[in-house]
Amino acid sequence: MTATLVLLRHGESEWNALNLFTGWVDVPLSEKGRTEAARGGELLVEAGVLPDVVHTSLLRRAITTAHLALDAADRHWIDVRRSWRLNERHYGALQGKDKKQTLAEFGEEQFMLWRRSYDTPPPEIEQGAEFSQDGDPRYAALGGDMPRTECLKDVVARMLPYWEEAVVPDLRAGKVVLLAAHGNSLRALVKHLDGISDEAIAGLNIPTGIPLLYRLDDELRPVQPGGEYLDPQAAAAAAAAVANQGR
Ligand SMILES: O=C(O)[C@@H](CO)OP(=O)(O)O
Repeated sequence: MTATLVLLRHGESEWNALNLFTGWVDVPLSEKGRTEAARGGELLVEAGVLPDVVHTSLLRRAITTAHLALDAADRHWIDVRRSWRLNERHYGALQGKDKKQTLAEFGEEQFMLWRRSYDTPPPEIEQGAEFSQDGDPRYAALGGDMPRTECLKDVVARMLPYWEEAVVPDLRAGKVVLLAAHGNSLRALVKHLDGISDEAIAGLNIPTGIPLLYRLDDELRPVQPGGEYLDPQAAAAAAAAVANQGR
């Protein structure tokens, strides 16, 4: 029996539109992002893929995207689970910084190491800094374990326990799973599903608001490597735009 998993990166956020590093800062969708999210739901209906359960991060751009997509698909009533483990990568001291200015200040090599290397995190965010999440009640249970920065390797390590404990049981139960999350938390999951190397994952970018459908075999390996975007043309153009941010 194949399992059905749909990955959905949130629609464009206000900070995507402004070209700012976002990470754990809880910014809303832009109007364009809201439209993308609803279109994502229509694409699900057109493909005949109707989710039974939705998993989201704790950030409103993913939560709102899931809601708008499910509303458009008339599936707004399904079970929902949320976890910080699906949050965007914590971008450390870069949170709130302009990508173009950061590229100009630190140069191409450092900029790309911070954005796309597997194991080089940005500098840590300071306690109490404007864009830190210190004191945010949704992370109270994390205590001193709340990240102050993360590289993709850190995201893989904190995302996989949630995948195994919460998402895999839903897939094994035959449920169609929608997972609404973020560019880098989804890159971490795709790396795991497709067995992408630490080097090759640098070249993978995930577009906003376009459902990525995976059919998984009994070992939860993709039947079609890389899955299938429900609007492949739009996905290719939008992924190239993500890769070029800051330029
Ligand atoms: O700013 C961020 O949090 C992420 C996603 O928008 O950006 P990037 O694609 O540069 O990792």
